Amino acid sequence: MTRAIQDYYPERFSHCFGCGRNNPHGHQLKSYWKGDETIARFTIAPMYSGGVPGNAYGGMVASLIDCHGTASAAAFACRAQGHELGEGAEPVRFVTASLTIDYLRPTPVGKEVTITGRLMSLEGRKVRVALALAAGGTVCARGEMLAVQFRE
Ligand SMILES: CCCCCCCC/C=C\CCCCCCCC(=O)SCCNC(=O)CCNC(=O)[C@H](O)C(C)(C)COP(=O)(O)OP(=O)(O)OC[C@H]1O[C@@H](n2cnc3c(N)ncnc32)[C@H](O)[C@@H]1OP(=O)(O)O
Repeated sequence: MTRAIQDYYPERFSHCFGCGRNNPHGHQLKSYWKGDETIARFTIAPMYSGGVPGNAYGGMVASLIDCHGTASAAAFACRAQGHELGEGAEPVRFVTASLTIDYLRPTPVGKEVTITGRLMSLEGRKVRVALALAAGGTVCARGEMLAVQFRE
């Protein structure tokens, strides 16, 4: 099976609540390449209810979009440098500088959603990513992220 983008994160960056493989309490989101775009699949548990039965709370939606966005930024930057994830180059590390979300319609719990990422622009340490979260083919939320390569 193909490794997820998050599986390439160094150990010290793998404790994120949203996507860290080493955080047993977190969501452990996994993002993958799909052609020139990225995709993640996730089923939101009913405990993340937004108060209306059957619908997720907005923070959960933002969390999934956030983590998929930073993973996408790392993958886009890596490919733009002419290599693929895991090809031995020093990993690029991105954090969210800005994230806007438009909540278009309610996001269901207990049903698989897909989160997709598309590269908008890449300029120095800055990567802009367009994101969408959909359920059953219907887009529930759109996001736009500015991810900045972290300086150690
Ligand atoms: C080959 C294998 C590859 C593997 C890859 C491994 C990758 C591992 C990656 C990741 C691991 C973790 C993954 C999970 C992450 C989940 C997401 C989060 O929750 S992240 C937590 C929430 N975010 C923060 O806490 C950030 C807090 N903010 C900061 O630390 C700084 O503000 C930072 C780093 C974002 C920028 O600070 P500066 O000092 O480094 O740089 P300055 O000069 O301020 O900004 C750089 C450029 O960005 C613009 N910029 C910064 N913030 C902006 C904003 N809010 N809006 C617009 N532009 C902004 C600036 O104007 C500047 O642009 P100009 O270079 O001048 O063109």
